[in-house]
Amino acid sequence: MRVKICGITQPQQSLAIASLGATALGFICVPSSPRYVTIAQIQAAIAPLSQNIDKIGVFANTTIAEISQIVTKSGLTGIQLHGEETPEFCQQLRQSLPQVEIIKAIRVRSLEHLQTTTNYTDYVDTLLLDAYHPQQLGGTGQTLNWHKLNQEFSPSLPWFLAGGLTADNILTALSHIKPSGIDLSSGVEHSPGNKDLHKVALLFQKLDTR
Ligand SMILES: O=C(O)c1ccccc1NCC(=O)[C@H](O)[C@H](O)COP(=O)(O)O
Repeated sequence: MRVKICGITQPQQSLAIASLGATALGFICVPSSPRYVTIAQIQAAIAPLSQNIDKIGVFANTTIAEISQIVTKSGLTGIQLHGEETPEFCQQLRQSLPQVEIIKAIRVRSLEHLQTTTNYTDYVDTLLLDAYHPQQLGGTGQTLNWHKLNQEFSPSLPWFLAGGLTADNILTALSHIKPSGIDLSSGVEHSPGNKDLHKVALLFQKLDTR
């Protein structure tokens, strides 16, 4: 199972988190976020990582030109779209950056809203389900209803479960639902952008006991 730790801001924490077992690290490229990082910060965080770690830039409601510039300059291997990007936008992005993994995040307002994921199937590689919050785009710490999700969601693409996951609740979440990957941010940090390596280690200990 893929494990993505998102919202890394400190270069020295990226290698430590990868060494603990993360398969992907996420870097927030949304300027309004307290976890926002510049191209130079991403370059510094990525430099010590091995090639097999996925380096995902998180974007929201920006342009293809902006995404392309940041991805190319920083060395990111994947893009997570966390805003209101349409399937047509994803299709154009794929044409611009064909070698880069595209992950479309859906902030789930209601179970009916899950239907929209089918519109993206032909244009993205991976889906990510996150909890909806009216004021915040991501990193909210809010959880989804895993039991109901399991009953309603059976996508044809690989997908990440996100939203309020922690070392304390991860085994409960995975007892209800079997995503291809999990994505954590605020549940493994001291404060926005400052990851708590103890909580990250605890997460991997829990995952090892499955
Ligand atoms: O984390 C942010 O600050 C953020 C800002 C704007 C768009 C997306 C953002 N985060 C996206 C993520 O991938 C988080 O990992 C995801 O929302 C889960 O967060 P959490 O509930 O804190 O685990």
